[in-house]
Amino acid sequence: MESCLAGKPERVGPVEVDDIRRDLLGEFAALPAQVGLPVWADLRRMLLVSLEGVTDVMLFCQQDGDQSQSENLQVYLRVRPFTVAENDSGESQECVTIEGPDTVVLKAPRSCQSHRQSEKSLPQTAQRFTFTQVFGPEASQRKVFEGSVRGSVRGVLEGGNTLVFTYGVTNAGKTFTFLGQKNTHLCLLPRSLSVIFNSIEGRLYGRSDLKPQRCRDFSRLTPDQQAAEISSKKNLLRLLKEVRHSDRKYR
Ligand SMILES: Nc1ncnc2c1ncn2[C@@H]1O[C@H](COP(=O)(O)OP(=O)(O)OP(=O)(O)O)[C@@H](O)[C@H]1O
Repeated sequence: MESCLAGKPERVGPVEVDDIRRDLLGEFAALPAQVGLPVWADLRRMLLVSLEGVTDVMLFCQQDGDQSQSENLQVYLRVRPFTVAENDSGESQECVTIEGPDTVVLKAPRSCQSHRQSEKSLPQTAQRFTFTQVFGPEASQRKVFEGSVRGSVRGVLEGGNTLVFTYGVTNAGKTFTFLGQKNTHLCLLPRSLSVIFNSIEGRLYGRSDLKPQRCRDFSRLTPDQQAAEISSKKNLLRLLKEVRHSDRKYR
């Protein structure tokens, strides 16, 4: 079988439920400077600011497992345009100013706690943050993908591991950036899958005797197991078709 993975995947150990609950912020703070501490520090401050009410910015982070340690975490900021409703309700307070390709200056919105406090005592303070790259409201989905995750997709095809996640308050634009909208504004995930499937076209394993297990392992199926898999796939697809059909009927 031709594969884009270099070598056989390692087996994963058992998942500890306590690990999932663990608060990792303390561990990030303990990271040495060369693992991108300035970026993490910005990220953590940014999280605090976004929690205070700046709703039109979101972060997406990308961690590549196969680069040198100092470069393996990239943090991108995307500023989305104001919606018509937000413009109508006068929400634009120029809280976010893009200073350059990797820098923004943030001011707290009028409604937030720190702004109310600063009104009483000191003038409103602005804070400057730097990121791997900042994408402004005019940035297209293509530009965001090409300027961020695309390089890592190539790395994945060469056997590397990459994790991409988004962070932002509700309505900040995470889904829009990660998935896109309908079929016209696709972004990180569908574009990545498209690059991957276009790159491996003609090299796909056609037999159905392998089954993925957990994240990184697989098992080889016996002929009986293959028949059972094929029949359960058919049933699932039939069910999906029925659900879509009844959805259309009730719309
Ligand atoms: N870059 C953008 N350009 C144009 N519209 C955008 C952009 N980003 C987000 N939007 C619009 O803003 C709205 C909120 O975006 P989205 O649903 O992606 O937010 P979210 O962060 O996923 O919210 P939630 O956490 O509540 O699911 C949507 O109507 C989306 O179409």
